[in-house]
Amino acid sequence: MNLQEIRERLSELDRQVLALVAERQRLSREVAEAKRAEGKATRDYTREREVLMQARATADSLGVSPVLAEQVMRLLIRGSLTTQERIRVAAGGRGDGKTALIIGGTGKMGRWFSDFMASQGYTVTVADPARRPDNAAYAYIADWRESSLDYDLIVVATPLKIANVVLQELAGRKPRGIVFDIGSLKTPLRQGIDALQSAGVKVTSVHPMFGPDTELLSGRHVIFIDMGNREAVQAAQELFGSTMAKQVVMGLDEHDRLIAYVLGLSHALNIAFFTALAESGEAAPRLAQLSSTTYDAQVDVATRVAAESPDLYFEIQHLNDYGRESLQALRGAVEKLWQSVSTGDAPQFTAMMQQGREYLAGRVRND
Ligand SMILES: O=C(O)C(=O)C[C@]1(C(=O)O)C=C[C@@H](O)C=C1
Repeated sequence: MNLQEIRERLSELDRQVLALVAERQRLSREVAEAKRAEGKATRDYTREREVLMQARATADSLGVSPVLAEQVMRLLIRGSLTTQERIRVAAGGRGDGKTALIIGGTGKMGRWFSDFMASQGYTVTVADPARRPDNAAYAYIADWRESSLDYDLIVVATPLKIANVVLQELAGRKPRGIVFDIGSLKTPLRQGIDALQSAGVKVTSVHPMFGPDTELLSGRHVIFIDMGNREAVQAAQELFGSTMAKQVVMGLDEHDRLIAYVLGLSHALNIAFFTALAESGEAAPRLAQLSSTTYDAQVDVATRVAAESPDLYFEIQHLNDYGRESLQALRGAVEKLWQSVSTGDAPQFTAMMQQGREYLAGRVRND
């Protein structure tokens, strides 16, 4: 066979592989129905382990790398979990006959929420002065203030700075439905949420810990802030009840104290990393060509951080009442590292490495 013929054969095989993937996806839909009928959870870790072990053994016997086989199978399992989660959410039908207003609904997370609510059967109205929703199935108003606010659910998905004002204005209108924001920080929204609570509105606050491109919620967290209205917290939790997201309930201050590390520290570290690289003088252009395992992994994360909205990322640093705490911790850690390296203090350096190893080992992973 010449090169052209081999490539044709490869293309044919790729088509067959994908046809089998499609067949597997179809079966995974059937599995979803069967598990629902038997009252079983979507995710089955024991079965996943079996599937992976089997794939490794089969690959080995065929002379294929078991690592490659496992990677492929992990992607396929992820694909079937995504399909199954969607089926569950739709079958839950929590929104049948109910209405939802998504304020800021054409922003990135606003769109995610509009689609998520619609997939549960809610009739969605999007309010956003910026633009109409891409999906013509949603009703649209430019200004939510012109709405009667007669909805079962109101989601505030505007930028943080505006959200506090929107929540306060909503409090003045006392809507009958559940109200929650989806901000990454909660301390800047305190007045708005408190105003709704005082007005007797069923209010809570939700932080979906994932980006707008997320399809599968398994392994993701959703935080619910309990502001004293249990009914609102439960209603918001139920919306995620048929997903595989982990639900965490906490207080408003605790949320921002933790987020200062989870988001604030990790963003800050990456901003410091790419700033140090970009300002490394003559080395900068040459560094861009180099690679090493750790460097590439870090550059990968930093590239994603650099692509995010500067406005949002500044808000996450600046508007958090507890934001300075984690930045100070970062400064302290860099200073400690500087001390040990510049004075040749190997035991101090080793102690830092050891402390990190122990801390990270204690962190339970779930993916
Ligand atoms: O066997 C199942 O229960 C499936 O849903 C299929 C499957 C798979 O793709 O192999 C997907 C998700 C489960 O966690 C385990 C396995």
